[in-house]
Amino acid sequence: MGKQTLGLEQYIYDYLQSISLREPEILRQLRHETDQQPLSQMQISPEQGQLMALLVQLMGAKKTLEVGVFTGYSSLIVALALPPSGKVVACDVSEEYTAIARRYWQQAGVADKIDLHIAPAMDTLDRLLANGEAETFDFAFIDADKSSYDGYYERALQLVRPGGLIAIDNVLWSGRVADREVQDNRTKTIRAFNQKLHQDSRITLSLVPIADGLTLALKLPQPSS
Ligand SMILES: C[S@@+](CC[C@H](N)C(=O)[O-])C[C@H]1O[C@@H](n2cnc3c(N)ncnc32)[C@H](O)[C@@H]1O
Repeated sequence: MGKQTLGLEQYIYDYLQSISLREPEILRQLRHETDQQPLSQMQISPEQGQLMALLVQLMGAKKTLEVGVFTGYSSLIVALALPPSGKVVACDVSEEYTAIARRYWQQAGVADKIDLHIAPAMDTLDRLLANGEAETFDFAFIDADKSSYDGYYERALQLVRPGGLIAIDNVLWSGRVADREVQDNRTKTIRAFNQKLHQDSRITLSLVPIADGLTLALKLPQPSS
């Protein structure tokens, strides 16, 4: 897993950033502070964040879900793209990482838009479903433990409305999914997950080769039974 878009030569990547990135100063500061963390490569790339913000704006999203907050880059960029009444329901297990996120949300003036749930995300998603929040979300971003991707996806698919979008991170897994020699469990899990989505008639999809690979899955209206 790396932060910058896979497979692009450095000079092209630098050009892409110099000619298209409009990263607000607060996000640039967060990126630099996160660089001091041992697991800083978990953070999404800024060009991926900008794409997600554009999608959220394009959809006129008001209510979004995030699975995997870390130091808060993706939740902050999405919250900034939402209207004042917008909400991000954010899930993580780490008080330590999300303390950094909370500080930046405050500084950016979007803390009121973000409901952070510190608990295993599967429990939080099940609770949202039990609370009658199915089909109330416009957008969901999945970026946490890979072994649970399928469970997060199935729940997100119930939580987003028809026409809602689910974005799933790291689906190219540094290219390991495409290398048949690589047979570790996490790679096999992501490979099987990608295969499942390719055949899933409940969505239309695009695997966008940005950063570490971002699948966009648009929920289709379900045929009435
Ligand atoms: C790749 S990072 C998320 C990066 C983040 N989206 C960003 O923009 O910087 C993954 C996060 O998932 C969290 N996580 C891992 N297992 C989890 C679980 N079972 N439930 C909720 N969060 C989990 C980790 O604590 C970590 O902060």
